[in-house]
Amino acid sequence: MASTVDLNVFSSVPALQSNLGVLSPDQIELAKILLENGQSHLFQQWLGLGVDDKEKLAFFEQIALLNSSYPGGLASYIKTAKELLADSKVGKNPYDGFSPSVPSGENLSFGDENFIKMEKRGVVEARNAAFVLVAGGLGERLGYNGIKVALPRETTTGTCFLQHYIESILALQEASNKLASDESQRDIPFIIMTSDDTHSRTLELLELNSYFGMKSTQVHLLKQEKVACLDDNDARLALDPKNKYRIQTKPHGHGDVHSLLYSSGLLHKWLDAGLKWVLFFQDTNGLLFNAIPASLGVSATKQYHVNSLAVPRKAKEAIGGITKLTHADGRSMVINVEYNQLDPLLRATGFPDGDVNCETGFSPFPGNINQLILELGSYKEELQKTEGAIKEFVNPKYKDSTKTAFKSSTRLECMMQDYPKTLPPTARVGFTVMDIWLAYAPVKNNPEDAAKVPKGNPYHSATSGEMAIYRANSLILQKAGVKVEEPVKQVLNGQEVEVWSRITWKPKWGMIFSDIKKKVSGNCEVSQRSTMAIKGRNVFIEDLSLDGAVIVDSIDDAEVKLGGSIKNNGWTMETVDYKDTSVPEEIRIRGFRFNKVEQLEKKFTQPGKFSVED
Ligand SMILES: O=c1ccn([C@@H]2O[C@H](COP(=O)(O)OP(=O)(O)O[C@H]3OC[C@@H](O)[C@H](O)[C@H]3O)[C@@H](O)[C@H]2O)c(=O)[nH]1
Ligand SMILES: [Mg+2]
Repeated sequence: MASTVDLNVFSSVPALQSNLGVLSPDQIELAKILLENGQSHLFQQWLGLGVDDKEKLAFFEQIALLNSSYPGGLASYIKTAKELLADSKVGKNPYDGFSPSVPSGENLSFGDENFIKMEKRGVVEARNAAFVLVAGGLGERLGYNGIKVALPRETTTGTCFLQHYIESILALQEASNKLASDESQRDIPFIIMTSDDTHSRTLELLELNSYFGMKSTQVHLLKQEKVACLDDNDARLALDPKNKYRIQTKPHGHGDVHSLLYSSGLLHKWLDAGLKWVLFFQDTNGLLFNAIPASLGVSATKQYHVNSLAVPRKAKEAIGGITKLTHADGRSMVINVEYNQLDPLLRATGFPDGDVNCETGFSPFPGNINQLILELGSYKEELQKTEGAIKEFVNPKYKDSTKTAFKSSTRLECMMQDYPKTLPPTARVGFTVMDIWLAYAPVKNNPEDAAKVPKGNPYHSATSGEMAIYRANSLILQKAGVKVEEPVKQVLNGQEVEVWSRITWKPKWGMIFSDIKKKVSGNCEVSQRSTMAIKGRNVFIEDLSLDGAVIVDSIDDAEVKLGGSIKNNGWTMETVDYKDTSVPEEIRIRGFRFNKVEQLEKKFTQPGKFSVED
């Protein structure tokens, strides 16, 4: 029980004092924390004992959650908020004293000797990795009503992002376990960070689909909590406009993943199990797993503590720039500078043109695709010091130049890629640059905004995201020796895109280039209007001439030769307007749908050797 002396703090807040009788000792402690941190306004409108008592208890339940889900609790949140709001008010540059330069890192080029070597090394390492998907965001820019991981990655097979991610991890797991020197079998852990906005729908998607073939014990959902909103520069917490017994909350950002992993106890378990790597990735990059094996190989070869995946970046593109920041006092770090900060930073440090392309036609700063590979041992050590807290920022929209009032409440935010900011100078922080066509095609923008993207910059839309899958698969097969016809240009939802043959395959068919090459032989050609979906593991493309649509599915014990001349009317593409609400949302945001006129579809459910020929 709180002592009488302690209770004196309440005498200046009669509305709270008169209600102490309904509160538990723990709740009284929380009330004290609030008062000590300048939050007495929260109780101003409280009614007397006996009125709304349930709501008052619910208020303290929320306070308890806000307090326990933030490293250092609410007191620490409010203290940091005051500091950051004061910095923001005087316009302090977060990079004060640092000058930016272009860092050097690993450059991989698809299909060459080094790339193939890195991919093979990556597969060996995969069983020592845990995968972490951050999927707590609502995707406000996309404006899609469902959860983003449920969107089809491509609509030829309709496979959603989450299914593709899981099947990719399982394919890596199997390939990696085969190479294990001690023949032990490991299940790669898969963590999904959710939020109140995405949690139940993510869980439902997994359960309805039997976890897409993964063991349910292999998958862990960690839900991030929102943080309290702030009303003014004194970091007074904002009350929910609809309920005076509730604090208004907003998302804290993907940086929460570190404190959640820390408090989950999983890092400990993973170290004990002999794991070495934690790979973080985002919700809608359908090309990501093309880049994973090689970049994991780079991490292992270079013994990087931190490896960020990057692609060449167009100036002003909404992806962060990987930058070397050198301080006047000699310190330096390689870190993501977020896309809204890069231009002001450059202008403030002697680059009057800001964020512009150089002679290569790209920004000199590699673009961060927010796929991070962290070395588990050093990661756990660091989190033990920080408890997973990540450097935060605040971005208030002020009412006027006095910067005293906000247009709407703000909150602290954090980003997972800011993790290296607290690392000692001895940490090995690197990055790996790959081709855009191979590694990055996120689905973030709604059709209207995508159509307004400056010419030459990527759209990051559902349209471009799907087209990128076909382009990447076509280019990979081209490099494996298949004559895939050149694409045609088409305008879909106001965006000019290259339409390549609609080629898709399951991850187990080919995760790395050397495996794919083994599955392709002879003289093969695929016309631009063709569709090819390979769903079986042991399907061998041999002397194939395809002009139409073919779908092959087979069990692992069936060896299938896909060859000969296949010609049919195939699947045509029909344009759809994104405003046409008679078409399902996940289709109309792409601007097209398939008319499945004719196809050759074969399924092999018995062991043996077969061939698909027309
Ligand atoms: O609170 C949050 C916010 C976001 N997220 C997740 O974090 C991921 C990234 O979110 P967004 O797509 O909004 O991120 P942004 O597009 O603003 O920028 C991000 O991706 C591109 C990179 O270049 C940027 O550096 C990176 O911050 C998504 O998977 C999203 O679901 C959370 O899990 N929780
Ligand atoms: Mg965002």
